Amino acid sequence: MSVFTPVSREQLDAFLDGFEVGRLIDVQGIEGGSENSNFFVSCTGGEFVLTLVERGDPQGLPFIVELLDCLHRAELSVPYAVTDRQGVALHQLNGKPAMLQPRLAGRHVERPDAAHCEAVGRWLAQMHAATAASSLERTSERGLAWMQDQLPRLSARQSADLESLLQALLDRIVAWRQQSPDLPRAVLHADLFRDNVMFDGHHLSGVIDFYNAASGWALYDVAIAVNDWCLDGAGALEPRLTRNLLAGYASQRRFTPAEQECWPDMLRLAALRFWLSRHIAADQHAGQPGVLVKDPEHFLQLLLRHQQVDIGLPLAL
Ligand SMILES: Nc1ncnc2c1ncn2[C@@H]1O[C@H](COP(=O)(O)OP(=O)(O)OP(=O)(O)O)[C@@H](O)[C@H]1O
Ligand SMILES: N[C@@H](CCO)C(=O)O
Repeated sequence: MSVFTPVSREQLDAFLDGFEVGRLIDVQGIEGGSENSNFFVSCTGGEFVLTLVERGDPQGLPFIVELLDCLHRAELSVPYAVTDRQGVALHQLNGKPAMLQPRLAGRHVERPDAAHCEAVGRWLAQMHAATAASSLERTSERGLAWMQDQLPRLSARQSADLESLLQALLDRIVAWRQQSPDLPRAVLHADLFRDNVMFDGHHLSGVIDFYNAASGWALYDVAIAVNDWCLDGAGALEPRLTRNLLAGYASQRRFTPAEQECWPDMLRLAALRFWLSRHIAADQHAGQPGVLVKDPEHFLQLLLRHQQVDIGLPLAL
């Protein structure tokens, strides 16, 4: 299971003493997840999730705490960090940054239908709107500069043709970004996969895992979500699911003509980003039994499929 840093009952008892959550009843390591150590924590005062953050720059964590607080105030159901008796949200436990969050209701949906996709698109636009008036700003640790850094090493394992196709894609987007395209920006979730969203029936009951959240193109966030939510059994974009997710987003904010133009490249860029991060994770955890390693190849195949994209953004809604 993906608990990288174990926590003993004694350590947890001492940690929880600082909070108004009552007495510890039970703790279970969570098997899902591949980046952080997570635990379901049952207390007499409620149900919580404890996260020990394993990856990334700890300097970015206050941003995440503030972002979750902002979304919670906007009445979006998110795992905001519960503060202790001293009002502190961000802690250290077993040498790792630690946060206690409310446990959200609902379950992950493995096979979404059109209504799930519509709800995800709408939620994403609501998140972008909720942060628009804030001063929240963070540079992604896995943005274009990181991709430029990682791609040559990882694509060298591929055929020469594929290596140059991937490099050409990234070069095109980097060059295009330098012309400062007029694309709407937002604070992005940047990892809105099925395993980060909870549903109760068709009611979207919560979104988790904001550790990749950063400032960026709003459309990139939409592309990340479409790449995971809107595929058919063969791994290709499913038109109805895709249209519904896009329509859900567009019901809150219209896409612009500039966004329409770069949509296919945005889908490819989003696939490239997760191909890279999955490769890095697979290398890092090679030979470690019990660590959830996600298949990088899936995103390479998706990227190649995205060489032809025939679904446009709904501009007229
Ligand atoms: N606040 C919460 N409420 C309910 N369940 C939660 C909560 N936080 C985490 N979980 C459960 O724990 C699992 C792992 O959490 P999370 O996705 O944050 O871990 P991760 O290691 O960052 O995963 P990922 O592979 O997506 O990066 C989730 O899939 C979910 O089932
Ligand atoms: N959602 C990511 C893992 C966390 O960033 C993936 O499926 O590769």
